[in-house]
Amino acid sequence: MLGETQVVDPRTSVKLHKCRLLVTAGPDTGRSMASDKERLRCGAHPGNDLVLVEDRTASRHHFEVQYTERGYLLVDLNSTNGTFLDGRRIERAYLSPGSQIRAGSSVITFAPLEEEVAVEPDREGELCGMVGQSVKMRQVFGLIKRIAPMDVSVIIQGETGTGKELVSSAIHELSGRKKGPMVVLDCGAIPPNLIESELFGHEKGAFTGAVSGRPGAFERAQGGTIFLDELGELRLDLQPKLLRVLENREVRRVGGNDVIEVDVRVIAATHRDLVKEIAAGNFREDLYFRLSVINIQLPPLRQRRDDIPLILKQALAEPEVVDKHGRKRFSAEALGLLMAYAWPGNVRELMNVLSHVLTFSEGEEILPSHLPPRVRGQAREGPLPFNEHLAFKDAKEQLLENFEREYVTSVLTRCEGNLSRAARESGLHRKSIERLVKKYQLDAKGLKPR
Ligand SMILES: Nc1ncnc2c1ncn2[C@@H]1O[C@H](COP(=O)(O)OP(=O)(O)OP(=O)(O)O)[C@@H](O)[C@H]1O
Repeated sequence: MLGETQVVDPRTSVKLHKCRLLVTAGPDTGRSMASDKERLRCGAHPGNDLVLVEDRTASRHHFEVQYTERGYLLVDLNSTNGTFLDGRRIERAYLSPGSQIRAGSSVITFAPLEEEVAVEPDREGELCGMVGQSVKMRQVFGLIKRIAPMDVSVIIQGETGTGKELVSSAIHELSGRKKGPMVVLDCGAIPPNLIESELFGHEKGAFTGAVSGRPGAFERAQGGTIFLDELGELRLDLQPKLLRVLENREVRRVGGNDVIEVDVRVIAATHRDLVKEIAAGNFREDLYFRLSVINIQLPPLRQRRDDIPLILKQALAEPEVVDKHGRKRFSAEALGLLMAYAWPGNVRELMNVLSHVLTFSEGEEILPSHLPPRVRGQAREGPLPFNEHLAFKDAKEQLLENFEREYVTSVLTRCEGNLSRAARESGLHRKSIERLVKKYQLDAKGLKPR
C-alpha cells in the first residue's frame, strides 16, 4: 500500500505501505499474507486476500482492512458472528501495530510494514508511445513501470497537453487490467447536470430525456480502468458521491435502487494544483487522499526542451506522415526557434504546429518561414493597429475588441474549438470564453488549426 502523496522528483523513492495479516490462533494458525493493496479482505470465501479455509465460524466475507488518510481501518463486512478488535466488537475501528482481530474462532495479528523503493529514471527514452530523454520524463517512465502492476489509484497532474491521457493509458497497458476496458471521462467537458449519470449511469425515466437505461462510466469500466480527466472540474456536491463509490466499490444508477458492485482502478488527471484547490475549499481533502496514493507530476514541455527534437523526429517518422508528406526534416534554425518557444499548450500544441508546418512546407527541409508567427516570435511585432481618427475612448474600445476577437479565435483554433481547453490555455473562465464567442458570433466548433 502506498502512503502519503508521492511527488516525482529525480533520484527519489516511493514509500510503499504494506501490511501483514497473520493468523495466530484458531484452525488456520500460521496462514498469513502481506500486501500493498488499498484494501485487504478476509473470510472463508476463496476470493478473499486472506482465506480462513478451516474456520467454519468465519463468514464468507468477514472483515476488511482499508488504508485511509488516518491509518489502517478495520471494517466488519456484516459478518454473522462479528469482528472483534482487542476483545471489543466493532463495526469500524483503527488498527495499531500488533492489534489482534478476532473473526469466528480465528485470531489475526495485524502488522504494518513500510518499504522504501528507489525509483530510478528509466533507461529507455520511450514508453507506450511517449518519448522523452530528459531525466524528468525518464523518471516518470520509471515510476509508471513500477506502479502500473499495483492496483492503486493514481493522480496525474500537469498542464494542458503534457500527456496525461497517454500516461494513464500506459498505466492501464502495463497493469493486470490491460485485457479489461479503459473508459475515459472528461469531467470538464460534460454539462454539470449530466455528470452524475455519466459517472454512475441512469435508469429509464430517471430524468427528462432518459428514454432508456444506460450504464455509467464505472460500470462500463468493469474489470478495467477508469480515467477521470479534469477531475478538478468535478462539482463539489458530486465529490462525496465519487468518494463513496471508491470506498464501497459499488454504484447506484441515477433513479435506480440496485447496488452494482464495480471492480475498477481509478486514474484521475487535472491541470489544477489540487492542494491549492483544497485550501480554497474547491476540492475535498478526503477524495484527494483516496485518489492520490501515487501522484505523478508531468513536467511542462518548456522544462524539458531537449525532448522537442525527439518528439518531432518520432512524429515525422510515423508511416502516415511519411506516406502523406514524404521525408521531412527541420533546419537547424527552425529547430532552434521551436526549442526557444514557451509552448503554453505543451506537446499538444507542438503536434498542432507540426501539422500546420507539414501543410505549409513544400520541400524536404522545414524552414523558419514555415513556422506560425507566434513560434517565430513575431506575434507582437509592428505598431498597434488603432484608428487615430476616433476619439481616444472609441479607438481604445475598438482596439480591445479586435484584440479580444483575434485572441479568442486563435486560442480556440489551437484547441480545435474545445471551450474547456481554450479556457485552460488562456487562463480565462469558461464562461468568459463563451461570452466572447457569443459577442463575436464565432463558430467555435468550426475553428480548426490550419
Ligand atoms: N511524451 C510524449 N511523446 C509523444 N507524444 C506526446 C507525449 N506527450 C504527449 N504527447 C502527444 O500530445 C498530445 C496531447 O497528449 P494528451 O492528450 O495525453 O495530453 P493531456 O495532458 O491529457 O491533455 P489535456 O490536459 O488537454 O487533456 C497527444 O497527441 C499525445 O499523443
